[in-house]
Amino acid sequence: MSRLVRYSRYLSRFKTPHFPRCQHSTLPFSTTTVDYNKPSRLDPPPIRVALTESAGRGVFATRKIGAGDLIHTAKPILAHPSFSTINTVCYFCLKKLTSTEFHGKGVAFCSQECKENAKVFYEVETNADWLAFDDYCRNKGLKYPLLVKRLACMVISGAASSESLDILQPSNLSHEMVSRDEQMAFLTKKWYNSVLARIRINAFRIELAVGSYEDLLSSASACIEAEAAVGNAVYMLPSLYNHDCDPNAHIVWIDNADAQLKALCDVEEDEELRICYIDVSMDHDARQSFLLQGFGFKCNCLRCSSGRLVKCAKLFKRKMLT
Ligand SMILES: C[S@@+](CC[C@H](N)C(=O)[O-])C[C@H]1O[C@@H](n2cnc3c(N)ncnc32)[C@H](O)[C@@H]1O
Repeated sequence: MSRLVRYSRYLSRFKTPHFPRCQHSTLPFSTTTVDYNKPSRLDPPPIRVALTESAGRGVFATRKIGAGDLIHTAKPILAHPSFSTINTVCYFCLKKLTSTEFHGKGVAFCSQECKENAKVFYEVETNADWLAFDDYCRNKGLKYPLLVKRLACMVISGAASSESLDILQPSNLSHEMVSRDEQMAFLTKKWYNSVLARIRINAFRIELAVGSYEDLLSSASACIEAEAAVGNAVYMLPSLYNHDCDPNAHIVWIDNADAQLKALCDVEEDEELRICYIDVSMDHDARQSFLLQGFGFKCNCLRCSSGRLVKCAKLFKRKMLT
């Protein structure tokens, strides 16, 4: 329990959450009541954060959770569109744009509310010339420096503390794992590298759920172009979930960068909730190599040691993992 207390203290470090005027939740996550699919502000989510035996902190169920239930939702601390979607999604929440866009300088917002909320970084951002920085990232295919840039603008505007991400596990990747292209210094090199290292192991690649026939076609072509993601984001609570190649929980995005954590199967009280950090359909060797290179750990989950896929087997067969 003391870990939970520490966790809530960490949360209070946030001067302003990234989504200051959102309809719900002043914290970067919201909660569920007995009706799991109707989040309420009153009850905490049915989870606790505690130390695991071998994977640092982890998230545990505080009661039984049924297959398919919403565990909690989470708002991003930071989110940024991919370069390929920068003109088609909201520059703040990453929602797909319709005809009613609210324009900024070269980017668009899905609503007046998002345009207002974006002031925490956008005014600072538009005061500087980022052309060379953006071109560099675009040409090198770098995505995480864009999140660092967004945080830097929020820090400069006073909307976030420079220590905002300190609660997240720092990267224990070896020096060679961080590409030289990512080692750009702006502000101080030390701060940049420390934020980048945290973002690297804690950022999520956002793929919105397919909502229409048109979405289906564009996601089909995006698969071929290997760019199905609308952007990347960092969250607080979801970043504390450890990995399993046969996960009992998953993270989904419906309209925008707001995340939903859902159970993939029935979960018992006190069972650790784990998500899969990588494409669950990869074979053993590919999974091991991705996890070691990208996240710095050797996976010894049941699926890796025994080859058995139990918890998400049904969904895996039906390819219904999102
Ligand atoms: C996103 S963080 C997860 C939360 C982290 N355990 C913490 O204390 O903040 C990812 C890191 O957790 C650890 N981790 C996650 N899943 C693991 C697993 N199955 N086995 C060992 N370490 C794991 C690795 O160090 C990984 O880089």
